[in-house]
Amino acid sequence: MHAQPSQKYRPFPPVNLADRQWPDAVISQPPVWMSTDLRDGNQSLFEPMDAGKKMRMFKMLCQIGFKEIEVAFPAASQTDFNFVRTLIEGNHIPADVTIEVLTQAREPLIRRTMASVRGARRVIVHIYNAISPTFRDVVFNMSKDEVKAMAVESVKLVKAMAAEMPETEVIMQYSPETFTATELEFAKEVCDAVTEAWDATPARKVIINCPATVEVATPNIYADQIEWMHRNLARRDSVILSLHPHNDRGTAVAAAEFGVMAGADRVEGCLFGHGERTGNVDLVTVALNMYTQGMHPGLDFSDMNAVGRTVEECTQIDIHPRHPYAGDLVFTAFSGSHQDAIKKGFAVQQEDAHWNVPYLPIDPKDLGRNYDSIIRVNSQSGKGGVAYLMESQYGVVMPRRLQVEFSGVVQQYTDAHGSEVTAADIWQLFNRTYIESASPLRFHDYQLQSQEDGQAIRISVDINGVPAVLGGQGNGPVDAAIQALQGMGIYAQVRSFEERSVGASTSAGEATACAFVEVVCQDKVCYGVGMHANIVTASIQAIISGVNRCGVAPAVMAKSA
Ligand SMILES: CC(=O)SCCNC(=O)CCNC(=O)[C@H](O)C(C)(C)COP(=O)(O)OP(=O)(O)OC[C@H]1O[C@@H](n2cnc3c(N)ncnc32)[C@H](O)[C@@H]1OP(=O)(O)O
Ligand SMILES: CC(C)C(=O)C(=O)O
Ligand SMILES: [Mg+2]
Repeated sequence: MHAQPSQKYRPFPPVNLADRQWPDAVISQPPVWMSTDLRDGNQSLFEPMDAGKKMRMFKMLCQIGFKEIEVAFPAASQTDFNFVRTLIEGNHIPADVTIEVLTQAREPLIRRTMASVRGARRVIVHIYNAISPTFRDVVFNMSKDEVKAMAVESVKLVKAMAAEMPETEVIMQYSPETFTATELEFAKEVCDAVTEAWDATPARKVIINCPATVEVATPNIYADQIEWMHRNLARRDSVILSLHPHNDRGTAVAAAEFGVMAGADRVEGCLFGHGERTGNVDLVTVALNMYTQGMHPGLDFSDMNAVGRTVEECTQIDIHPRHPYAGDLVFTAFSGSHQDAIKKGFAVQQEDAHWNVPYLPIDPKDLGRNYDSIIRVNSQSGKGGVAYLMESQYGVVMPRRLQVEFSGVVQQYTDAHGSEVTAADIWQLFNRTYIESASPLRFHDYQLQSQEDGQAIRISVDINGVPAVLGGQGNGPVDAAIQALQGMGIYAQVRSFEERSVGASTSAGEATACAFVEVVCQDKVCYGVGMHANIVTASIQAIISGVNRCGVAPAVMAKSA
């Protein structure tokens, strides 16, 4: 019994590689990608994919641009065996795509596997056996030499069987399973023996795949282990050094990136990190991380939603809303300061310039996503988010001080309701607050007459429901309307006035002008807004809206004129 449960565990020892080079390396070209969605991904599902789903996934992987796809563990099930046959016999494999099949290093399974690939143009036969001390001692009860012999004998068997099917180009892949938990010298010894048994040459390379079957240490340790193999493997020029990180510690993506920096040529993984336990490395993330560094990864995720939908339907597992690049929320900002920065970033981002929008590491459009859900408003939001939605969804560009005022209104609403408000909710709130505010004054219409020294106006309104006509004169319609209000004892001043055209149209479907008037009245300062096809109408609406918002009670009840 341990006093502290944590004492059940031991720290992973560092790798003795004092002159490690990988920390200074820069990834300058994408690795060879290998999708194991149909094998490692498939073996980890509640319900493995049926033939239809496998075919759908295979076709999509080809479309994305994978040139190597592990399609099955043919000895595992009739479904897997038949799927390989269907691919080959139905000519479903594009000329530039190589299928891969996995088998344990066991003779009957190897024979069944080789039978499944008969007639293929080219195939990677992938053999594995676990070689770490625990597996040697606990699972196999074998010595190092016996474990090595298991690998070598299997490779020789594949070699002999491949010689009997010359119509098929057989490429050997060997995985020392549990590589990360194995003594490096022993891993090298087994891999070198495999390379020799296959008689690999630069023209006929062997794929040596070093899996983090279980992620056991920080990703820099994996990089050290890979650099050590890269520098010490025999016949390195005849070896394609491959990575297969799992994500037990949540650092598979970092491990893959560091592993490539450490000299690996190839990366195996699954879309969205499907795979045993916490998954294989997520190839979408690794690839798009490269994309954001200005390098095309050679995989096409320009319709991310379609890829996501297909994977969800085939695996019956949903993508987490915060999954890098793909989740529903990854291009969404709720918080005020983020929204403010994004809005400002979009305002200055030029079409052809380098991408420089704060908080968005990639242009959502490059993944086929639109900007609709980038800013969403809840109680954590500020004026920037509200203004962004008003502008992007309704074409209303609010003056800055109106943004401040209206975001206070939205904040009250979100505090009271507790949940997110949609753009449509905000638009309704804006209308209720500024456009439809009709108490005490409700505007109906006006008549304007030019005079020698200005303009005379007559405004028809209801005052607390009682019809009235207000008359006034001024040097323009706004001034005349202010004077008309004085006849009711309403002494208002216009502090600022702006007119803009609006993307949205009125309820009558007309193109709209928008007037924003900042009204000072009875020691209060409030915005009023008017929207109408006629700018003068919009201006008078805005003044009356501002007066109403100041909460003014007219001193004199109106008489009909
Ligand atoms: C890390 C990975 O993802 S490896 C891939 C794992 N994927 C799968 O296992 C999915 C497909 N597998 C299967 O359907 C089955 O395991 C089969 C059909 C291949 C084999 O089934 P079974 O013969 O019943 O064996 P089982 O699955 O119980 O495997 C355990 C046996 O395989 C041996 N074994 C395990 N791995 C290996 C290996 N790489 N090489 C040789 N033998 C192995 C074990 O020692 C054990 O042998 P024992 O029965 O003599 O003690
Ligand atoms: C078969 C091997 C490569 C594997 O899936 C693993 O070790 O995780
Ligand atoms: Mg695996």
